[in-house]
Amino acid sequence: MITVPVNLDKRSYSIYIGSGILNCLGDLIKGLNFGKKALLVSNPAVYQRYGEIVEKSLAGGGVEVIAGEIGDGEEYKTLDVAAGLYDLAFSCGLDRRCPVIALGGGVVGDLAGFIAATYMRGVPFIQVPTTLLAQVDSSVGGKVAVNHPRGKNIIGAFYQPALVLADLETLKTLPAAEIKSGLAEIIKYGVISDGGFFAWLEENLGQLLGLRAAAMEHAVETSCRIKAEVVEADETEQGLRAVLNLGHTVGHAVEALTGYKVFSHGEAVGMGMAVAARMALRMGMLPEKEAGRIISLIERAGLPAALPADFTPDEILEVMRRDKKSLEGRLTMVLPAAVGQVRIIADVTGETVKKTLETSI
Ligand SMILES: O=C(O)C(=O)C[C@@H](O)[C@H](O)[C@H](O)COP(=O)(O)O
Ligand SMILES: [Zn+2]
Repeated sequence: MITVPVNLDKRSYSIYIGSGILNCLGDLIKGLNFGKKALLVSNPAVYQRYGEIVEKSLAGGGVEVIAGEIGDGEEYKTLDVAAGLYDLAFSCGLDRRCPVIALGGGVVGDLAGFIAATYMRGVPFIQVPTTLLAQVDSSVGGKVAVNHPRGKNIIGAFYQPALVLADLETLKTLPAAEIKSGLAEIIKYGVISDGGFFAWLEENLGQLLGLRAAAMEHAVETSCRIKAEVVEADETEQGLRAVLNLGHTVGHAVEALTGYKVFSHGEAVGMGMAVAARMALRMGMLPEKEAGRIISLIERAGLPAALPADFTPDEILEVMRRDKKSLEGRLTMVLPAAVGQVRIIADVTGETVKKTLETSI
């Protein structure tokens, strides 16, 4: 089992990465002095596959599971669904020391984390991510949230888990689309801070698409290390952490415009990163060859690099302006300056965005 530390003073924790380690959860929890009941948030498919092994392991650690199942999909990441889980936790007598455990992908993790952050003003939180995207990105760093009808992750908090347990075995049963979605965030890490890792991805993409264990382990570990480093430097996104949002300004706009139903998060981020590369090229910030490498890797991963033709640049721009990174109406974009280096540009003009969007459809 590999351990990646996330050093945040009193909120420090470990990310455990390995194959067949789901049954270690009970032992890991033993040392944490939590309550004897846990709210296990999951969706029916994941619960059916892994619920028993997790419950058994927790029982071994002296913890009784209260199962809180939610529907599968971004549309369930809402205050209404959270309200149902608060009721369940309260009626089952969960107190302040009882953990909320997220078993599943990004939606489950974000929602469960939001409940952990708010139930009784905060209870312990454990992430057990079972998708590639959740293992490399959403389970790490403490961004928890529910969606508002007008925007993704609008209601949320920074609330760190007490531990993250990523079992690589769970990736083997994922549909190919889920793997591609996670690859978008993995490619993001190469672009934002590690040219060597990006070159490794160019070489080893086939291995990752073929779910080869050693390659997958390297990709998950490296992604977690890069994310941990950024989060340690700027936990609450006062500045630097925004680099993790590369591709998300356009990505979130596309997700919102299509009602979160047409594209996966990774597909939307793939499009967003391709737009960011084209924009940086247009602004003279990024050499053509580097932009080509970024767009080509996105496409080779099976992700779309072009925007859907259903929306005009003006429509996309309007939604982009509501992005959380925008301050006083000024659009902030994360743009690559090289493979392995990004810059946060605080005042991108609408004209530049529109021109880039026109060439991205
Ligand atoms: O952890 C972060 O910081 C990120 O930006 C990671 C993103 O990949 C992730 O999708 C995140 O949830 C987006 O956050 P938001 O603040 O743009 O809603
Ligand atoms: Zn993301």
